[in-house]
Amino acid sequence: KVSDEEVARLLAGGIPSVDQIHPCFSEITYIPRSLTDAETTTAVLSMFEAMGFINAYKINRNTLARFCLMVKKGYRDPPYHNWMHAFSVAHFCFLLCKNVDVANYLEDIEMLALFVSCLCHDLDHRGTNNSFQIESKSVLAGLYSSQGSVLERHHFAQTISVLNTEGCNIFEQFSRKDYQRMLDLMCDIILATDLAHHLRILGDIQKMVTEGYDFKKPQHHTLLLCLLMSSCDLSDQTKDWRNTCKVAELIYREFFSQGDSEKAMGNRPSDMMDRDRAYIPDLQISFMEHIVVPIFTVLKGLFPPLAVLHETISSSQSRWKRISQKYRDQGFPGNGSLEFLE
Ligand SMILES: COc1ccc(Cl)c(-c2nnc3c(C)nc4ccc(C(=O)NCC(C)C)cc4n23)c1
Ligand SMILES: [Mg+2]
Ligand SMILES: [Zn+2]
Repeated sequence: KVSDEEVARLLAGGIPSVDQIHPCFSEITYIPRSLTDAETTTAVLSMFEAMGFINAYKINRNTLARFCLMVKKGYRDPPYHNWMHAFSVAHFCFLLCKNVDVANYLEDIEMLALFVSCLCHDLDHRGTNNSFQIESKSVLAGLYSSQGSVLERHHFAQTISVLNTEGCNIFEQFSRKDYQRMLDLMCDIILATDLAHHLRILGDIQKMVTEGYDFKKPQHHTLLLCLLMSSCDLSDQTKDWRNTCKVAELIYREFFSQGDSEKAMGNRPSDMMDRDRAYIPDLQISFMEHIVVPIFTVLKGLFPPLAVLHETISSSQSRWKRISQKYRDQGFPGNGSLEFLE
């Protein structure tokens, strides 16, 4: 699936420094979606280099290039859950590594596991959610519904299958013990991207932050990795309003397409998936209140420098509230389109 020519072309120019990708690439406000698709693969290599992973873990450059190309090819092209989403999630992990002292909280191997998990966490996503897998009796539901987190188990399985592809195993030089540790970490982290899982452990995460993080407790490492993964997965919400709108448009295009499929199957979609019933501003207000704000509130508690992200999220939240009120008064364009978002 990845030719030697593609690998050679990717490595031809060498691995640029992240500042050559863009002077603001390492800043917390940088928007990774502003890169073109073609620039993203090189940018991934630059992030591996900038985080010191290539030297620290003796990662072969050819293997790394082939791995990155293989992961990129492993994504389909639904409106939201595509390669550009994975890339932007991995970029936020890079920002955390560069702007926050995570090295005092996590081992190096855990940071590497988090970054690689960000790249792979939605591999082969079909643009439909876990309940749709069950409803439609998909092959994935057949494989995993008894264990829950159907999509996330598939994303992890796809990650293993990339590593098992000839010339793609970036961890092949690891000791048996480190290799097993890496796979266990990636499994925990990728399964943690299921929002249902996040909601189950949020109380424990908040308790950990209130008590105070203890580096000596393995459970604290696991909870922190889950929190960081969730924050990376939702990092689009920490960027400017233009990006927030763009992402909302992609999400609801994907949701409404699932709702259309559910109607065609004779099933009634949930409101947020139904283009005839979804009221996007209120759905976003609710999502931010119940999911996004709690994550970045607890993150701010652990890492005060991230307080600026919490402010950005709060201003987006109040902007959705203003829009909700305005269009409730003036009558909202019912077709779920977002051209109203000034
Ligand atoms: C972290 O894992 C995921 C997985 C899938 C998605 Cl789409 C997202 C995600 N990323 N950005 C968004 C935005 C802007 N709005 C969303 C509105 C609703 C939901 C949703 O799944 N609601 C049901 C649930 C709470 C039981 C997810 C939304 N979302 C995150
Ligand atoms: Mg996912
Ligand atoms: Zn994701």
